[in-house]
Amino acid sequence: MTVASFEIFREFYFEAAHALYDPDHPTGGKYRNIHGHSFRVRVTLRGAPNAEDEWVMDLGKLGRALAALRERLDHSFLNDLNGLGKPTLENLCLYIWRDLAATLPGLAEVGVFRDSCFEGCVYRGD
Ligand SMILES: Nc1nc2c(c(=O)[nH]1)N=C([C@H](O)[C@H](O)COP(=O)(O)OP(=O)(O)OP(=O)(O)O)CN2
Ligand SMILES: [Zn+2]
Repeated sequence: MTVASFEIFREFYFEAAHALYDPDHPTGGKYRNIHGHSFRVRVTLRGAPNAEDEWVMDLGKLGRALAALRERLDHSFLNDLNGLGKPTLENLCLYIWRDLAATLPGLAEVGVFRDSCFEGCVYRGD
């Protein structure tokens, strides 16, 4: 028998500042100065609904599981965030994935988007 698989997701926004220094550019490049972005994060879980609740996971529980992460990211200076490295969208995806993977079964995708810039990045695991 085939068990139906679903993807559920929850999103949150955060505001943060960063500076991206390009060591190969004589003055550090276009993004060297500290500037801010609004970020939208989407965390997706994949799985089958459990027999008891008939959902993959309570979306309320998922939201609560993301609260501490959002708190850490919101109004932060991303360059100072331990474990992030260079504060690119790519590294933000990795950082969020690694923060959540141990406690969120079925983690399938982390997306970080900058809607006002029409850009983003999606990561689907190591
Ligand atoms: N692959 C990535 N490329 C870039 C990233 C990134 O995280 N991953 N980040 C940046 C900077 O954060 C930049 O500040 C993004 O702002 P944006 O307005 O998109 O920069 P543009 O040079 O594209 O802006 P224009 O409006 O087109 O001048 C850059 N790249
Ligand atoms: Zn930027």
